[in-house]
Amino acid sequence: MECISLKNVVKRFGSVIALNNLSFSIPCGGRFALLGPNGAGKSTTMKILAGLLKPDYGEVEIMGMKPGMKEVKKILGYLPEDPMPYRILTVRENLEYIASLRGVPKEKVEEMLDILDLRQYEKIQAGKLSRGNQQKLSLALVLIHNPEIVLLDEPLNYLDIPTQEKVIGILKGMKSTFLISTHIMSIATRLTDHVIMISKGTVIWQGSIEELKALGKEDEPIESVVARMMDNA
Ligand SMILES: Nc1ncnc2c1ncn2[C@@H]1O[C@H](COP(=O)(O)OP(=O)(O)OP(=O)(O)O)[C@@H](O)[C@H]1O
Repeated sequence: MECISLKNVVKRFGSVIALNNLSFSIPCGGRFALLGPNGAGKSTTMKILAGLLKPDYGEVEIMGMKPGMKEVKKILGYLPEDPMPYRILTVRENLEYIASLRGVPKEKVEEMLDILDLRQYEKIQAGKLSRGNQQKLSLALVLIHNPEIVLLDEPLNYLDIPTQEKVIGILKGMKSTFLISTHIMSIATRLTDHVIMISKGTVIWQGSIEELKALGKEDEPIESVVARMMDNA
C-alpha cells in the first residue's frame, strides 16, 4: 500500500513554478530521501504533504486521505526547515502541551526529556535555548506521538555530533514511513534506502541508494555522483 502519493502536482508562487508536474509515491514503511539543488521544490513538497500549502493542480494523498485532514494530522509528524517551539513556554511545558493535544500519556514527556537529553533544560523557556537545543526540542515535539508518517526537512541541522548520532538511532528504531529532505548525503544513506531526486519542481531520478551508488565510477563518492546528476538535470 502507498502511504504517500503525489500525482502531477503543480505549485506556483506568482510567476515562479515551484512544482512542475511532480509525481512520486512512497510505500508504507518506506524510508525515502528527498534530494535536490537549492530551490528545487523540496520544502514546498513537504509543506504540501503537511497540509500547509495547497497545490494549484494535481492530487496528493497520505494513506489515501487529503493532507490537512484531522485523521492525517493524528498520524503525521512534520519537522519544518526552521522549526520553532512555543518560545515563552519552557521545554517541559512545550512537551506537556503537545502531549495533551496529541492525547498521549504524560510518561511520553518524561521519555522524550530523557532520550533527547533535554531534562537539564526542562525549566528553560524555549526562546532562550541554543539553536541546537531548539532543534532537539522540535524533534521531540514531532516524534512524541510516534507518528506513522514522518516528514523531516533537514532534521539534523544545528545538532552537535553526539546528538546527531542519538537522533539517527531514534529514527532508525522507528517503523514509520519516512520522507527526509536533506543536502547531506550521509544522512540520506544512513537513514533511508531510497532516493527521490528533484530539480526545477520535477522528479529527475528515483531509485535505491544502492542503485545510486552503482551509477558512480569506481571509488567515486556518492556526493560526486549526485552533483553530476543535478548539474546535468
Ligand atoms: N512563499 C513563497 N513565495 C514565493 N516563492 C516561493 C515561496 N516558497 C518557495 N518559493 C520558491 O519556490 C521555489 C522552490 O522553493 P523550495 O523552498 O521549495 O526549494 P528547496 O528545494 O526546499 O530549496 P533549498 O534547498 O534552498 O531549501 C524557489 O524558487 C523558491 O524561491
